[in-house]
Amino acid sequence: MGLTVERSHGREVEESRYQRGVRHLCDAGIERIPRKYVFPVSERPDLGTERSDVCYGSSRTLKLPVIDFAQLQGSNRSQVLERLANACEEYGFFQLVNHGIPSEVTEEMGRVGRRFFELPYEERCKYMNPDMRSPVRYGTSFNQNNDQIFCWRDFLKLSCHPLPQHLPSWPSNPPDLREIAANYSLKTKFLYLKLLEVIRESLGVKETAPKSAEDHESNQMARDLENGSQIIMVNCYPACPEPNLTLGLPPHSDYGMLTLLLQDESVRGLQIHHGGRWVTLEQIPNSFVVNVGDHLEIFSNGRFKSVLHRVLVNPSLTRISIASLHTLSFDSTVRPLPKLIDEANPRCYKDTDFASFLHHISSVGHKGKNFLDTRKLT
Ligand SMILES: O=C(O)CCC(=O)C(=O)O
Ligand SMILES: [Fe+2]
Repeated sequence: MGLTVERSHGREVEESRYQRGVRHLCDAGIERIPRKYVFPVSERPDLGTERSDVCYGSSRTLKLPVIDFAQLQGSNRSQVLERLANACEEYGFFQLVNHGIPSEVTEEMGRVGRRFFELPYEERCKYMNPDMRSPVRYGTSFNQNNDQIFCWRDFLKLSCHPLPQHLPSWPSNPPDLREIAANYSLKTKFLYLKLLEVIRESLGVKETAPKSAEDHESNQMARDLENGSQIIMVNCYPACPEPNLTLGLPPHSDYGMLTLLLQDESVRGLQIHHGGRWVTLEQIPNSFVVNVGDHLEIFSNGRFKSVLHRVLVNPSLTRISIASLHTLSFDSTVRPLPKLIDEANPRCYKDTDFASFLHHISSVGHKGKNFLDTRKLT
């Protein structure tokens, strides 16, 4: 690794240092962020002159539509289904409450994720791996092999399916990480499958004894979903001395069907692009932020939206978030649901699969919705 030393304005850093992650950089003590993390002016967050949490002030915060999962099982089901479909159309996001996962399970997951990043660098770096396809990865930025500008994030990626195959390669330190994260992954997978059942119903798909080729295809898809991919991303955004110059994650959409996101309850940071501007999400304790991914946008033939989001960093607090990303298995094809296509509603997307997405981000990189754009038929 060359020793590129940037000398201007005290933003000096050796290239090899930022490859080790933001936490490593911060542990050495820095007052200014290295140039590698400085976004162009037009892409920087508008935090005003404030440097505290106040800068995410009320005028730019958003309350997402709230979906009460328990009510989906009761007499209000049809109204909740409608609200869910509206949220996926208008926001691409909703907040899920009464989801049935005990708060001890989510809190433990947040705590063990935080403890992983508090381990000495020598311990964390055992899992460093530049290969995007590797099932377990400790890394930094979005794609540290390609990113011109680094974002202010370190992450631990855990592939979860099939669990018995992957579990032995997950970090053995903290010693309880495997047990806690395995339990969390099973519970979130179960919730995801239930949610997707509801979402498919809101798109007009019913699980039935197959009468037609279309029913058969739909039931096959239910099986594909069960065998689908699940990745847990533990994101760590260390406190940043100059949060107005950088981002924790740049604008992106998620590739899969749905993402279930557990946010740090005490540190805001997630923004979504809504109504032509960036708005910061308000937090609700004990809830998941759920968002539509590219594959669900394609599956719904564009009815549900995979919406751009990004993450702000905080001047004084480290923020942890846990994203559970779900989609079909690596090689399964995702295509618009035939039921949603007719003369008035032509097919809007080409077929795709998870493997092509990974190929795309490892070669071209991932900016905004550039992968989804390659799948559009217009
Ligand atoms: O940290 C967050 O709030 C969002 C994380 C995210 O967007 C992702 O992991 O894809
Ligand atoms: Fe995301």
